[in-house]
Amino acid sequence: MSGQTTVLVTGGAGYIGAHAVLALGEAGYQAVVIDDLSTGRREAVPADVPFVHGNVGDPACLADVISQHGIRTVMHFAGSIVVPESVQAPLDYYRNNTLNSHTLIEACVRAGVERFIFSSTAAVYGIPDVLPIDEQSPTAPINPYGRSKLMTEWMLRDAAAAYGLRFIALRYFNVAGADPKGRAGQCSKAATHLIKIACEAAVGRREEIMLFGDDYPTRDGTCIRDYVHVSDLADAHIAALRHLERGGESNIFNCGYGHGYSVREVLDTVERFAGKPLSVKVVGRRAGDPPELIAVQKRIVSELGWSPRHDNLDTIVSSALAWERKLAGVTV
Ligand SMILES: NC(=O)c1ccc[n+]([C@@H]2O[C@H](COP(=O)([O-])OP(=O)(O)OC[C@H]3O[C@@H](n4cnc5c(N)ncnc54)[C@H](O)[C@@H]3O)[C@@H](O)[C@H]2O)c1
Ligand SMILES: O=c1ccn([C@@H]2O[C@H](COP(=O)(O)OP(=O)(O)O[C@H]3O[C@H](CO)[C@H](O)[C@H](O)[C@H]3O)[C@@H](O)[C@H]2O)c(=O)[nH]1
Repeated sequence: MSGQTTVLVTGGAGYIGAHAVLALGEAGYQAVVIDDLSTGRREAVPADVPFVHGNVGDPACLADVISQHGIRTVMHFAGSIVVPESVQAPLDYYRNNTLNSHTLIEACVRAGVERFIFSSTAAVYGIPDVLPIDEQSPTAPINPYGRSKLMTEWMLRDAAAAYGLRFIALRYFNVAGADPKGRAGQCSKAATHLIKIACEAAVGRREEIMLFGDDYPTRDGTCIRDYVHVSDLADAHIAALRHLERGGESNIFNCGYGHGYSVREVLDTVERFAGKPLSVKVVGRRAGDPPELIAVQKRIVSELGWSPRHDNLDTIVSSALAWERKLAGVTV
């Protein structure tokens, strides 16, 4: 029975993990969060969810939490996520994303954890030759962030073959938006994601937005991305959990909607909801940006029964803007 299951959520005080904790509660699961609060916030975890201030690289802490809460399922969100930072400090990224994931997987195997759901990324595909991207596309990450996450997928695949741990890796495309009920959202101190940055500009927290390149071979010259609402992503984790509980096999799934929007289309949508123009400065291309990233999402829909509820740019942008207004204390 799902009501009996306690899920260990690493990184549950962060943006996506906090939404997964809400989704777990709504689906009748108990969550326990472990987070070192390096980028997360203690307030993001509901008061009735046990919270451990710890590092997933600490095997003793993990062993305690797993045994104390009888953990059989882990959702692993904890990690470092800023691509340019991973280029500047690659060894930090390999430590936090790869070595610490190794420690966590090892602790899980030792303790007999049965199910593991991992936050992977479309960054494992690098700059794809063929669009849209299905899960069989070659993995060729172009930065340390993508490589650090791909190595964790490999560790999971090999651990599953050797020890019987079953896993799902979800390769997220561009995650955005906020909980429609306003309970959670993105709180990065130094935002890098387009929709977050545009919403910060809309509430007056930044003066202008740099648009990185308008000379791409796309419909309006700006990059196209498959933006997925964070609450749909949280639901994908519940679908993955149920699949593993039914005895389903380990697998890797893309998590996107299968269509995309250009940077200009996103900015136009933010302006429409903000009710005012944004100051946008077109600058040169950002290194490593592929012109277009769109998922083939057939596998997750057919095998996990994922059924997104917020596949709409207006919903994504309006929820992100509502959250940004809440953070800024703006009432509209
Ligand atoms: N945000 C995106 O667009 C995106 C896209 C693809 C994949 N992902 C993956 O999703 C996961 C969550 O990303 P997010 O956007 O919520 O980021 P986030 O920074 O908001 O959340 C990460 C959380 O992990 C915690 N953490 C980091 N290292 C830790 C450690 N060693 N031990 C314990 N806690 C630790 C942080 O304090 C934070 O609460 C990451 O693994 C990321 O690689 C994110
Ligand atoms: O201030 C900004 C920020 C972004 N962009 C543009 O907006 C698009 C989206 O950029 P984001 O930084 O929001 O997202 P990315 O596509 O670079 O990357 C995201 O999606 C990837 C997978 O697709 C990885 O998961 C990665 O972790 C996650 O940050 C890109 O064309 C980027 O150049 C701007 O023009 N100005």
